[in-house]
Amino acid sequence: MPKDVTLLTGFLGSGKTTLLNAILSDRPQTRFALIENEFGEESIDGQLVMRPDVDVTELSNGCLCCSLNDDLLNVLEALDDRRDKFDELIIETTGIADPSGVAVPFLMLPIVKRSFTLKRVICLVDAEHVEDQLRDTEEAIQQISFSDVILLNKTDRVSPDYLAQLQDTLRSLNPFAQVLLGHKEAYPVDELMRIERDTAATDQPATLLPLPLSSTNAFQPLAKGIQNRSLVRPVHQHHHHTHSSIVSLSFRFEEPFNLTRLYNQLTTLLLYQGQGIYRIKGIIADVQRPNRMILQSVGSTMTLAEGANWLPDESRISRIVFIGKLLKPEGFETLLKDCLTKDSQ
Ligand SMILES: Nc1nc2c(ncn2[C@@H]2O[C@H](COP(=O)(O)OP(=O)(O)OP(=O)(O)O)[C@@H](O)[C@H]2O)c(=O)[nH]1
Repeated sequence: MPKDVTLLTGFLGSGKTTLLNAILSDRPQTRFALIENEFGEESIDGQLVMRPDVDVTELSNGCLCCSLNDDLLNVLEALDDRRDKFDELIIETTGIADPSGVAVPFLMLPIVKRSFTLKRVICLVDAEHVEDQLRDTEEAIQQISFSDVILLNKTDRVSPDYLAQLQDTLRSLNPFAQVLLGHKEAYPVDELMRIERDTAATDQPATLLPLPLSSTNAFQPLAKGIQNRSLVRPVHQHHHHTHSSIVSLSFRFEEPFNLTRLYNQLTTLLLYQGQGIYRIKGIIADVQRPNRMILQSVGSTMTLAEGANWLPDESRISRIVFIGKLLKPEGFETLLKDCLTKDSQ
C-alpha cells in the first residue's frame, strides 16, 4: 500500500511547525516520517519537532519546489527503502515554497505514486499577517490557491468580524478548499487529517503539469496540460522563480548571547526597520541559562520560548536565521555581534 502523505504549506511563520507538533502529539500511535525543508542554511525546525521517535529528514538551503526538487526524489527513494519503519509521511515546506512544485512528483510520477499517495495539502494562514503577505508577495497566493484545506490560524490574534472577512477572502482565492479555523491551543486535528484531496479534480492526466525544473533525474517533464479544472497553475507562470528577491541570512555563534539585549535590539530593528524582514528564528544560547531559548518573529511580533536543556558536553552554538526581501548581511552581523557576551564561560 502507498504511504499517505500530508503536505504542510503556508507563508513564513504561519504556524506549520506548531501544527505539525500538534498532529504528532495527537497521534502518538502513528509512526511518522517527516521531511523538514528550510529555506535558510541553518536547519532550525528539525530541532523543534517534539517527538524524538519521528524519522526526520532535514533539507536546508533551498526549497523543495525548485532548487531542491531533485533532492526530494532522492529522499523519497530513501524513505521507500525503509517503508516498513513508518506509517505516514508529513512534508513541511519552507514558508515561501510553491506547494504545486512539491506536489508534482506525487501526482505525476508513477514511480512515486506507487509508493506514496498525496492525501492532502494543508495551508496554514496567519490571520494576523495574511493581508500584508497577500499584498507584498506572490508566494502566499500560490500556497492558498493550491491547497485542499486552509487552516486559518492564530485566530486568537484577531477579532471575530475580521476573521469572517478573511474567510471570505480565502474562499475567493480558492473556492475548492475547505476553510477551517484554529489556533495553537486548539487545532481541529481530526478534521484536518480526515480531509482528502479531490483526486478527480486534480489527477486527471489532462490537468497535470510537467515537472517544474529540468532535472537530472530519470523523470523527464511530461507534456503541458490544460488547467481548466485544476488548481495546479501553469508552471511557467511561477516556476521561473528561485525566490529571487527573498533571501535568507544565517548566522552561527559559539559565544553565548545576552538574550535580553538581543531581544531588545531585534524588537527595535523590527519596529523601525522591519519592513521586508518576514521572519526571524533562532536557537539561542544565553549566558545565564542552562537551556536553549527559541527566538522567533513573524511580522513585527517577537516571541521567546524555552527550549530543551543543553547537554553537559554539547557545544552551545547559537543559530539565527533572517528571511526577507533584499536583506544585506552586514547590518545584521554587527547587531548580533553587539549582543554577544564575549567574556563569559
Ligand atoms: N498567538 C499565536 N501564535 C502562534 C500560533 N501558531 C503559531 N504561533 C507562533 O507563531 C510563530 C511561528 O510559528 P511556527 O510554527 O514556527 O511557524 P512556521 O510556519 O513553521 O514558520 P516557518 O517554518 O519559518 O515558515 C511561533 O512563535 C509560534 O509560537 C497561534 O495559533 N497563535
